[in-house]
This record gives sequence, structure tokens and C-alpha cells, in this order.
Amino acid sequence: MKFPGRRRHKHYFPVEAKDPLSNQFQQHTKLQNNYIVGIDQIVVDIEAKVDNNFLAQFGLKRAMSQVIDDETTHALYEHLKNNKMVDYEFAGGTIGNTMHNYSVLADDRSVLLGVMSENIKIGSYAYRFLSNTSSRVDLEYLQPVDGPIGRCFTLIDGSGERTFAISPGLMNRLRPESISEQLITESSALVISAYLMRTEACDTMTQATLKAVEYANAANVPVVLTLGTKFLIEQDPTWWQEFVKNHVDILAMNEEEGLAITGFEDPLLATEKALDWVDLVICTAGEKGMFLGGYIDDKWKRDTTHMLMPGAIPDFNRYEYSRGMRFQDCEKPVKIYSHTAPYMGGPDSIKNTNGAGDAALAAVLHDLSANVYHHIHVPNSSKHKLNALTYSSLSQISKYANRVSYEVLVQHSPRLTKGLPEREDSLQQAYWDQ
Ligand SMILES: Nc1ncnc2c1ncn2[C@@H]1O[C@H](COP(=O)(O)OP(=O)(O)OP(=O)(O)O)[C@@H](O)[C@H]1O
Ligand SMILES: O=c1[nH]cnc2c1ncn2[C@@H]1O[C@H](CO)[C@@H](O)[C@H]1O
Repeated sequence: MKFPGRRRHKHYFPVEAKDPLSNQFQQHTKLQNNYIVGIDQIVVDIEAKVDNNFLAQFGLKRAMSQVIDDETTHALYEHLKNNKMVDYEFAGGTIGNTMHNYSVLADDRSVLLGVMSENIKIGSYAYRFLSNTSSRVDLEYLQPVDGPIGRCFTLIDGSGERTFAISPGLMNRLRPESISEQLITESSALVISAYLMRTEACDTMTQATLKAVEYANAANVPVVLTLGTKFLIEQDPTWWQEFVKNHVDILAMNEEEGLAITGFEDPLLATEKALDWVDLVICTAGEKGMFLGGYIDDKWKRDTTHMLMPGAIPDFNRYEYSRGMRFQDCEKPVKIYSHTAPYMGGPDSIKNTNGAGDAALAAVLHDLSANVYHHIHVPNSSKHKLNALTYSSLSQISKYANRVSYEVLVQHSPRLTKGLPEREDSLQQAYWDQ
């Protein structure tokens, strides 16, 4: 496990330093490793630049992720290929991207559940998915299917907005029996997306996901849900609110999805509302940056040294130097928030915002799993006097997540090719301190 961020903080995980904590760490003959599990509809992204007429021509709704039939898939694919419009074809899927980015950042194992074609030809989409996924992502548990994985036409229009058209193939045929209970109960988190609930009567993906959620809930393994697209939530906000309240511990959304599920347009108020249902909320807000909300027990709260921020909740960042705890572990829970503006004010030129939110979530998952790892190896550390959910303070996590999103904005693919630089020349050292 590579720890998130550079820091001079006293709890920096000591790998070489000769102090009591590291000695304790060295005594382990075999390192115990923790991992996170994600479930996804396994898809390859086929990206092309298009104009708005193009979307209308194929009956596609702008900015949505929509499932298309075989006829539309065929016509769309032929058109893109014949006109040489395809920019790249690369492994995708919102959770596939998140697991890949997590494994790259943490340099550690994640497990991806979903389906994979049992017969794979070199150059096929299945082959492409496997070869574009980090070797740290464990693909051993994928369920074989007799047919193709999904394709996600990622159509970017003149304004940079992305429209997804999904040709599902057999991506939704993951069966409940393919979910290993032990794999879920021994994991540090189960990560799912709202897309997994968008299936047909002949599909088994939704049942498989609910089975995994049931195992995770019973074992107190945090369930992390990312909302994917606002249109899905708008179809039945009440169902989603109930699902989140009853089964989810960590909610990731952008401000539009936040509005759809909470009714609040202001991302801070949406975060506050969602905290009535879950323990930790990540609300990305495009060029406005990112809001993070959580809980801390009153006796562990820490004051920020940053300027107190105005907003719908005045001074909302007052306790942003606190680590996040689960609501149930707080005697006197206090809601805490942090906001970070885009790293370096955002890039001069954004190649593509596709996957910026997935990347932020991967960074948050890295922090959560670093906490589990540290707890396994240095259980007596003063860091674990409080039963926290996160390794770092909300302030630190939010900076880290924004930094990781930036990496995705300056490249074409939603998947990172490398972790963050060890030393950030452009950053003040203080950036990682608190
Ligand atoms: N136009 C922008 N300028 C600066 N930073 C941006 C911009 N768009 C996104 N970001 C950065 O990326 C992060 C995530 O962006 P965004 O809110 O667009 O995610 P998203 O809509 O969930 O993305 P996706 O669904 O494609 O993964 C933001 O918190 C911010 O740090
Ligand atoms: O229906 C879907 N299921 C799974 N992943 C999807 C779906 N629609 C879009 N994406 C994925 O979202 C990523 C960016 O966040 C893209 O890489 C795309 O593959």
C-alpha cells in the first residue's frame, strides 16, 4: 500500500524510519493485505467527437447515458468507422475506471466483479478491456459469458459535453451465485454504481449487486454508491433515497445527481441532506471543485487553520481538519465539511472531463483503505484511538481527490496511467501538511 499524499505529519506511515511503530510493522513476517471490491457492467469506451445533429440523427439524448438496441448500435458503429470518427477505444465503465485508478494510486489490489467473454480474440473488445486494466486489479473473479461484453459510445460534442450510448452485449448477466460471500465480507469496501440497477427482465446484474450489498451490510463492510447519471435518479428519487438510507454508507455524486436525489441545487446543502442517510458524502461540482461531508465525534473534532468559508452553512469548513467517522461510532456526532477549489484553478486546457468524478472517488477509496491497512499493521497507533473511517482529515482527502481529478482532465482517457508524482515541484510542501 502506497500511502496517500506526501506528508510530514507524525502519523506518516513509517516504512523505513526506525521508530517503535515501524519496528512493530517490521515484525510481521507476512504482510496482510486488504483490498476493495467493485462491481461493474464491463464495457469498452468508443470515443468520438460529434455535433448535436449527430445525436439527433441517432435519436440520442444529449448528456445522458442511455441503452441502445442492436439496430442503432450497428448504424452508429458503421457511421463512426466509415467516417473515421473514432478517436480511441479503451477500457471503461464507471466502477472499472474507479478500481483501475484506485489500484494505480494505492499500488495495491482491488477486485473487479462483472462478466467477461469466455472466448477472447486478440484485438477484440474483451481483449482490449483486459489489456487496458492495471495488473493490480484482480480479474480472477470475473464470470465467463458466451458472448460479447458491453460497448459504451462516448460521444463528445462541441461544448465538451459527453453523451453515452450503451450497447449492453452480455454485460448485465452477472449472476448472484457468482458473488463470493467471503470475498465481500473480508473486503475494506464494496463499490457499486446506480447503473447496475438499470437492467432488463432477462438480466441478473441487479440481483447479483443486491446480493453483494446484502453480504456487505451484514458484515459492516462500507457500501460505496456512485450515482452515475442524474437521469436515472430522476426517474424515481424516492426509491433511491430509501436504497441509500438502508444500504449505503458512502455516497459519491456530482451536483446534478445531488439535486436529483436530495432536491437541493447547492452542492453543500445536497451534501448536508445526504449525510442524513450516509456516513460520508463526496459531491463533485465541476469547475467549482469538490465538497466532502462527514461526521466526527464531538470530542475528536479539530479546528481548521484555513479561512472559515461563507456559504449556505456559514463557516461550514470549521472542523475540516477532522477525520471522518461513521455516524454509529460517534457518541455525539457533528456534521463536518470541506471544500476544495480545482487544483491549480483547473488546467489551462481540459482534454476531457470524462471520468474526473470517478478519479476523485478512487482517491477517497485510497484514503479509506489506507486507514484499514494502517489499522491492521499498527493497531496500537494513537491514530486508532478513535474509530475513524478515513486515514486523513476531510481537508486533506478533498485536496488529494481534486489533485487526482486534475490528472484525468489533462489526458484523454478516464484511466490514470501512473500514480501522482512523489514530489510536487509546483506545490508548496505545506499543501500536504495540516
Ligand atoms: N471545468 C473544470 N475546471 C476545473 N476543474 C474541473 C472542471 N471540471 C471538473 N473539474 C475537476 O474534476 C472534479 C470532478 O468533476 P465533475 O464534477 O465534472 O465530475 P463528474 O461529473 O462526476 O464526472 P464523471 O461522471 O465524468 O466522472 C471536480 O471536483 C474538479 O476538481
Ligand atoms: O451504463 C453504464 N454502465 C457502466 N458504466 C457506464 C455507463 N454509462 C457510462 N459509463 C461509464 O462512465 C465512465 C465515465 O464516468 C465512462 O468511462 C463510461 O464507460
